[in-house]
Amino acid sequence: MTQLPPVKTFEALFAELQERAATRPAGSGTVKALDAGVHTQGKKILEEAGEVWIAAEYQSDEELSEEISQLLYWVQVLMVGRGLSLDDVYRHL
Ligand SMILES: N=c1c2ncn([C@@H]3O[C@H](COP(=O)(O)OP(=O)(O)OP(=O)(O)O)[C@@H](O)[C@H]3O)c2ncn1[C@@H]1O[C@H](COP(=O)(O)O)[C@@H](O)[C@H]1O
Repeated sequence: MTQLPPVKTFEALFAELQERAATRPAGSGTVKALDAGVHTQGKKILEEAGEVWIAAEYQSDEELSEEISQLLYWVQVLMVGRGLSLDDVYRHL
């Protein structure tokens, strides 16, 4: 029987990115993204948001889901870079 990989939640990814920021392992794309700064992160968020929009208009559910995951990743990178916690955001929901 094929085993599905464990699903990574929003919270688990955030914890992973915080850990990357704290330990700065070599080869981490997140460390590079954090070092690139808020201007680069903000542009990436806009780019990914545009890709989400296009995918929602013209692409499959699978492609849309992938674009959404990338948007969530970059929003998390920006949050970690600014030192925000999940609760800082959740209290506005
Ligand atoms: N979930 C993500 C994730 N989503 C998006 N990205 C990065 O965001 C960028 C997406 O940009 P692009 O849209 O340009 O993607 P692309 O690969 O160029 O392909 P296209 O979309 O252009 O087709 C790529 O550089 C991806 O590496 C991510 N990078 C890392 N993660 C996860 O973050 C965690 C930490 O990763 P590391 O810091 O690399 O160890 C791990 O669990 C990773 O799986």
